[in-house]
Amino acid sequence: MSETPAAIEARGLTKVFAGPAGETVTAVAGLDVSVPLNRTVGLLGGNGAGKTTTISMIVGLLLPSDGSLRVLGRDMRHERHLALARMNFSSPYVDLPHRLTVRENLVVYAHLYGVRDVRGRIRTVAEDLQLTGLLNRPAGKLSAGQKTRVALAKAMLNDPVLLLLDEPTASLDPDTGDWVRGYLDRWRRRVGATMFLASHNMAEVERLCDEVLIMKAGRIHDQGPPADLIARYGRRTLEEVFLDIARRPDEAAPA
Ligand SMILES: Nc1ncnc2c1ncn2[C@@H]1O[C@H](COP(=O)(O)OP(=O)(O)OP(=O)(O)O)[C@@H](O)[C@H]1O
Repeated sequence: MSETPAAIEARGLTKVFAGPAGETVTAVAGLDVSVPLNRTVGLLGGNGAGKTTTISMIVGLLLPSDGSLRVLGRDMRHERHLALARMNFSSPYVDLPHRLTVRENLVVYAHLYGVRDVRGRIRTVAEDLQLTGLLNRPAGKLSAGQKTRVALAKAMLNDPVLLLLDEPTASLDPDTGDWVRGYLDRWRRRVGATMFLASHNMAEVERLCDEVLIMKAGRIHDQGPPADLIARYGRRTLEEVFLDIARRPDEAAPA
């Protein structure tokens, strides 16, 4: 084992939900995942594969039913607060309070995160994410692209070394999506952070990720750098690899 802890280390990570008719739904089934520091790792999988449940456990929103989970070297059962202080999460599916302005939202989160220089930090993240002109607008009156940038600004407030993203560019037009991807890539390289992102956008994953984990029915079906996966499956793009896996469900991954 290396001396430096991984950013995320999951062993046998499992989440079982109670279904609507009292049945059990195993959303995540014994996941073993290791995400090294200073890398971008993508989580792919069809609808219902278990991506959001996995990310929710890593960010401490859901308690695992079984298995162990260490984030930034901290055991998430006992030292969750120490890991959470150094990480953050952004998703277009998590709405900010609509009637508060962008600035008010960021002030609330900055206090929650214990940011020391709240005004200075908000000024910096607003400049980085081109939000300065929107700070006094109610969050509920923003476009999808503007909301995505505000959600990212919220996630940057505590200077995270680990950023988790659920569909970072969902519902954005190609130009705005491209800007967000460029921003994330530049930010990660500048500060040497780790990103872990779930996405349905294969071009995004190919562009951003050093390593890809492909989930199917709560398990890791295959993994590797995008170029290696493409070569191993004899395909031209990650999208073709994804379709290959999705359409031939019972076949094992090629060696
Ligand atoms: N709170 C819950 N209660 C019961 N079942 C749930 C709950 N949350 C998720 N599930 C089930 O767990 C499985 C995995 O869901 P999850 O949202 O993690 O998948 P996903 O890969 O993120 O899918 P998508 O790409 O559609 O967002 C699905 O079968 C889903 O119905």
